[in-house]
Amino acid sequence: MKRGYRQLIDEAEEKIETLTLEQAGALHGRDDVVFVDLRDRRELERDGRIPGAFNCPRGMLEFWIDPESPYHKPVFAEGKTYVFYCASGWRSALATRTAQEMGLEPVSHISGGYSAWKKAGMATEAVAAK
Ligand SMILES: O=S(=O)([O-])[S-]
Repeated sequence: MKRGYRQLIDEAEEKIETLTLEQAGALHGRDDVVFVDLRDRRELERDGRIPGAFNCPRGMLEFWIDPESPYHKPVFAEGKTYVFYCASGWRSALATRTAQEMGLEPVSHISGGYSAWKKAGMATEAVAAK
């Protein structure tokens, strides 16, 4: 490997904002903040999600953010604050860096991801199978 996953994550983390659970919890529920769940649909159905989070599978990220893309999702053009999370904070570190490079801002991610959020007893909701 020229640059392995760990190096990519470390490099991303130097350039992005990482929220503690407390900081993320304080942002949750605000009208001007969108929580973006980067996990796959089956992970949401199995484990639930942060209430109200918008599901953007990481594989679609660039295509859903870019207004020029045929797959663009308007949620990314609302001028809000974006809080990304995944299961443990790895995918979200890379995704936050990419979103930042694309010009989405402000954007940050949650340290430890959904597993830390859930373990801390913070609010979750079930996601029904489609
Ligand atoms: O969701 S993850 O941090 O395990 S890649």
